[in-house]
Amino acid sequence: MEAERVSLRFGGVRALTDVSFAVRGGEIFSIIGPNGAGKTSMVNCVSGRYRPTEGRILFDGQDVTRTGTSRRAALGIGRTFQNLALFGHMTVLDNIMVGRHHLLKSGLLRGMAYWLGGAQREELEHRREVEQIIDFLEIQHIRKATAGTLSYGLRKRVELARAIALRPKLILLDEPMAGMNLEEKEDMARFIIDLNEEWGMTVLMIEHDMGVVMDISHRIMVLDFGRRIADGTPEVVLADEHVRRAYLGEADEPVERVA
Ligand SMILES: Nc1ncnc2c1ncn2[C@@H]1O[C@H](COP(=O)(O)OP(=O)(O)OP(=O)(O)O)[C@@H](O)[C@H]1O
Repeated sequence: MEAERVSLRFGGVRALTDVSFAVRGGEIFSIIGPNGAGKTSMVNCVSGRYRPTEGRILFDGQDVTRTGTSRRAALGIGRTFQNLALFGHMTVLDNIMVGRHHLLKSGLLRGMAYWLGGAQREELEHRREVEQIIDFLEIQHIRKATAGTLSYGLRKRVELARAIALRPKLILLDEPMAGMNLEEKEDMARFIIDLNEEWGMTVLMIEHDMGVVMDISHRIMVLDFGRRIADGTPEVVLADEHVRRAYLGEADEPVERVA
């Protein structure tokens, strides 16, 4: 996925100015930066929720700048949200199924199911995939639970399950660790690594927890006031003078969480 000189304005507010970066297939790429730096705006430009005022978004070499969210999802761009977007009154299983139905509607699986031999096969395939996701995220025990009754950490995990159900090539994770305790964060970090390594998903993530970002990202881009001030491997970004001054504040102070 590539962003080419993307700018985004909301009236007089410049959320993004001339931001270019590329996420290579197979990597975990994180966007960091202080509050209001433009991270969510950038991810929204990639998902199709916002249309850049200037610049282009390319996915798989195709210009998707003017492509809507559903079509982008069908092309293989999936996402989770900063604030949970689950259906609280529905079960975990049904919430994940919603993700699959979206995929069916897009016609990707329908064609395959027809080829395999009809609706029954389609349903079986559908369920098999959902079960695989439930196993992977270790949420078997809550499959029948109503989503709204779960702890925050578990709800975040179910939200991830629903996003995976779309089988995206690129998954956009908006603060996947927010509000989690240490153990939940460790679990989530492991799931993200496995998604990347075992499921082959490319990950574009916004995350405030610097420990996690530095641990699991292959590359990082730093935004400040809507501009890219650095990008590179965690080592390169940590050593960058601009980043240390503009973002991390006191250069010598250890930073646990930057917000
Ligand atoms: N829908 C919108 N309408 C108007 N201004 C917006 C909108 N979305 C974002 N902004 C503004 O754009 C700028 C960048 O916001 P954005 O949410 O992208 O930053 P962020 O880095 O994701 O911040 P945070 O870490 O707080 O989530 C901010 O000044 C914000 O107020």
